[in-house]
Amino acid sequence: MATHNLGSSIPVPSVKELVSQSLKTVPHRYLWNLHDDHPTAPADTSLHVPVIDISNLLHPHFHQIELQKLHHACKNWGIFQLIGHEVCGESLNSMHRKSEEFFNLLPEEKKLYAQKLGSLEGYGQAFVISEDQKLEWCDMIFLKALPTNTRKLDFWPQQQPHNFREALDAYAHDMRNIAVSIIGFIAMALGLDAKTFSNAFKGGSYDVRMNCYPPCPEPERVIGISSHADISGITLLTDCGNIPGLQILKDGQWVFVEPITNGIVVNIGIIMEVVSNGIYKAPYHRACVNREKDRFSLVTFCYPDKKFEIKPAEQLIDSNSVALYKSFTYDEYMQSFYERTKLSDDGVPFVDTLKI
Ligand SMILES: O=C(O)CCC(=O)C(=O)O
Ligand SMILES: [Fe+2]
Repeated sequence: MATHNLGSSIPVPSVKELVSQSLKTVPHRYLWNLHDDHPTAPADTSLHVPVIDISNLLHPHFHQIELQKLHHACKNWGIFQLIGHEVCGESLNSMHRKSEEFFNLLPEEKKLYAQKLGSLEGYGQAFVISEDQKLEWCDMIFLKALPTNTRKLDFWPQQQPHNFREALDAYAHDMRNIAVSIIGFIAMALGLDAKTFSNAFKGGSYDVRMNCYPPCPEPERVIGISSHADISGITLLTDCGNIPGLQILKDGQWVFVEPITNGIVVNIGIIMEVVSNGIYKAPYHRACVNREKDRFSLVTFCYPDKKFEIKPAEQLIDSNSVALYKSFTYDEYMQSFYERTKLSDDGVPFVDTLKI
């Protein structure tokens, strides 16, 4: 089975359309039982997502100390905010504007790009597999952006928003450059040669998910995206506007990732967890919504190329450290993930099924 046909979702109403009906209360399918969940860290918490300055990593004088910081960030958090990068604010803002303009189009204009049966790509919701499943307070459009031959342009908005395709093309290339560079530093932080994974990520896939979280009359009872770990190699997230929403599970508490202007949130995905033999872990995270404003985020899932074997890096395995994860081809890995999304939740995290 080809991996691109594995994901599929049952169509459900657009949350933005629901909100436009001036709801006072939330329909029951969106109400989650969040009481037995982990607490959210108090506003004055001392827990702050680490910030890594890539210009220090590139600087001969500061390289070593920043690399240590990167190692600790990946080991203790699995997430960090990247600053000092060369993607200019204008380029980020341009894609942010286009995604916002897309979600603000009329429903019938957005529906031109709706997901089709058997494909996750397009406008809609991810992984709705049953009619009684709880729903997330989020509309999204998911597009494969790189390599260019994987694009399904039918799902790419064309006339409206004007220049959407150009902006996404530029954005995806920017994200690939950042990913290749950061993956080199992650290899070094693991004590490996900087080039260990570079080629795999240069030729890898870059899938972009644009999320729109409309305001909600009862934000504490719904969830924008429920708790999950990303299956990517790494994920790059840019927040449009300064609206907090992303939370990361750290030491049993949900900690808000505070938006930094032009910062890029980087998180370790399950592929890098496997490759690092669990030295770095893919963190659980979720998105919360608020009462007042739409929140938009742009998420780029960065994958190695299809020839890359997903297994603990050989250089990390010796008589003192045995491999903790099995070995998979790219297709086996994707297939086993998508097969699980079709089943009802058995409580076993996907990553645990990869362990020896
Ligand atoms: O929008 C966010 O803050 C989180 C999005 C996310 O985790 C995802 O799309 O996988
Ligand atoms: Fe995620």
